[in-house]
Amino acid sequence: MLKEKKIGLIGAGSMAASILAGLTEKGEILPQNIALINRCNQKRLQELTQLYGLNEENNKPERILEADIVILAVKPKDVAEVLKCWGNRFRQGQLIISVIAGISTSFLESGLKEKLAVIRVMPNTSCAVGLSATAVCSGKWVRPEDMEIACHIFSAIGSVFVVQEEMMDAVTGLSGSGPAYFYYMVEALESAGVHAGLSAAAARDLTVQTLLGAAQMLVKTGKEASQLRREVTSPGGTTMAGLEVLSRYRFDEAVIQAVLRAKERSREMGRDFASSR
Ligand SMILES: NC(=O)C1=CN([C@@H]2O[C@H](COP(=O)(O)OP(=O)(O)OC[C@H]3O[C@@H](n4cnc5c(N)ncnc54)[C@H](O)[C@@H]3O)[C@@H](O)[C@H]2O)C=CC1
Ligand SMILES: O=C(O)[C@@H]1CCC=N1
Repeated sequence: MLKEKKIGLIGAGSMAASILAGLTEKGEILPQNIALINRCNQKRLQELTQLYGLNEENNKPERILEADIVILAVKPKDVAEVLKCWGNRFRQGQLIISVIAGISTSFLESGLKEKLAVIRVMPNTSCAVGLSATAVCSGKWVRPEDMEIACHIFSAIGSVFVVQEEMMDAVTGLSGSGPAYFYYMVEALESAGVHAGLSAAAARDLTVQTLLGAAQMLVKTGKEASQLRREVTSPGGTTMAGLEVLSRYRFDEAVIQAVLRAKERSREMGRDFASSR
């Protein structure tokens, strides 16, 4: 489905790299059909071009205009500039997919001359290994076939959840930012392992395998996290002792507040950068 499509990517940062990594690894796209452009950092552009076997000749504005699908992968603060530069130039029939946090489809649509299909998605960096949790929502002019294409792209690199746009800030706070919460937990566990007397390498390996095993248990058994937690926790045992400390330090409250703050930040970014145009 995607092999016949030309894809333009605006912004060659972490997210573009994760998407390219996942799609090329899966053989879903033909590298010669990709056009990638980046502002300022041409070294970064060359790096990704080499890494994913793209054709350097395609990395030009005119190729972006020829693309069937254009993925906007710039930071929210740069969206106004992108719309200024491209808003009048995108042509009828192009599908615009934005991964930009906080920026609504209506804001993007209002910056485009044509009535184009705009799809907003919130993936996470686990695209790179085909395991993103990606939420997708549609703008005003999106047809079912456009949605199908967007879902196809992101289901090649993880799981796709179609949501109403009002949910996007919450999704961003939970699964968009989510990998970082788990990495933070892993950092803390690694450090805890070292404090407990393990080597750094052993602490890392044990932590990562434990995380992987816990994730697979959730997926494969279908059990609730609370039940799996109870199954680990012997009465009066070590887990109970450890969990009591996490509870005393209000671990769950910290996590809830983190997600709510990230959700709010997504809203703020939408407001700030939309009003700066
Ligand atoms: N990093 C993540 O985990 C996730 C990021 N996102 C969203 O993806 C978007 C990109 O994020 P990252 O890749 O992390 O940012 P990044 O800063 O790594 O990459 C953005 C790239 O866009 C380029 N750029 C800026 N203005 C440009 C312009 N006018 N034309 C062409 N290129 C331009 C920059 O030079 C930079 O290389 C953001 O809006 C972010 O909210 C969404 C989900 C997860
Ligand atoms: O931190 C950010 O703003 C982006 C959006 C979700 C993940 N990274």
